[in-house]
Amino acid sequence: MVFQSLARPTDVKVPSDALMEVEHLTMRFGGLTAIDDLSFTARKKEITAIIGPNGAGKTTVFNCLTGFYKPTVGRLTLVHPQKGIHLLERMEGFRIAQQANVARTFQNIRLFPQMTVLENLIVAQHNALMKASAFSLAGLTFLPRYSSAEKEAVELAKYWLNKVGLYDRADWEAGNLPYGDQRRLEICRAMCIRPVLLCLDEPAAGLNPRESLQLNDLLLGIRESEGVGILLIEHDMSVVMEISDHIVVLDHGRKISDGTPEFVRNDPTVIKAYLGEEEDEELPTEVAQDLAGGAA
Ligand SMILES: Nc1ncnc2c1ncn2[C@@H]1O[C@H](COP(=O)(O)OP(=O)(O)OP(=O)(O)O)[C@@H](O)[C@H]1O
Repeated sequence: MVFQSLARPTDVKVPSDALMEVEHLTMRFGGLTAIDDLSFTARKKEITAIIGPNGAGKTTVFNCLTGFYKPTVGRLTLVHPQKGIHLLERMEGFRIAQQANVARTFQNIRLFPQMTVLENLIVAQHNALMKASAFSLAGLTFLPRYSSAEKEAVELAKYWLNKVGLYDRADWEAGNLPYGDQRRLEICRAMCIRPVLLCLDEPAAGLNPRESLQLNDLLLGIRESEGVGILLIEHDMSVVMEISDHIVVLDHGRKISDGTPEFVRNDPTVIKAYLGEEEDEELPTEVAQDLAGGAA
């Protein structure tokens, strides 16, 4: 209880449009500083991308936000539209999804491959279901509120399966789905915790161009119709430049650029970080196209 009151103070000041305010985040592993004094704001109902070369510290940011790591230094303020302010760095990691409604997906798919597609989405709602059962066998058997919670869980799963075109495969083993479908199922699973902030770690990895376009539509839909803020780590610039409202660029754990896609794609510091070359050298065509979001 004391822990919870510490995590939800009333005197924290953040910009009025902030959903997630990251301030002076630093993460050290022994002598290695993976994140170095990083500050940025992810705004409500926006897609904020975090990009940067391999090893820049992107996944470490997600691991701090979602409770997998305790930051060495820094404040991580989530402004929940209904529940108010949560200081994520003070919360026990396993409570972040449940109480602050921050959901994530992983760079490498982490579904339960031998469960069905539907079961994966019901398991994601385990917390809500157990709460409805009063954490008891009797509750599971006799409490009417458990039966209605169970129905709601199935309805929510069906809603997301419909949205991503997986309804007809609800009874398939998740591990037997084609790769692109598994990636979409991971996003559905994250949406089943009713997040206010959705953190996606390379959702376009391994997708073909058609699937990348579908992903863009799905993420734009999540932002528009569900009003959920998205934090996106992605190497595929055709996704990043197309759908992001705001981009934060990291290099060696430090922020080197922060702005609109237009600003970032023309920022010489960003180009230099990606290429490791002098700013005034001409970009190879394929890199220039990548930074331009796939446009010729
Ligand atoms: N648990 C850990 N222990 C030690 N070092 C770590 C740990 N996690 C991450 N690192 C180091 O922190 C740095 C940043 O890693 P991170 O995975 O966050 O980078 P990234 O930008 O996500 O890279 P990529 O694009 O390749 O996924 C790397 O040098 C990595 O080796």
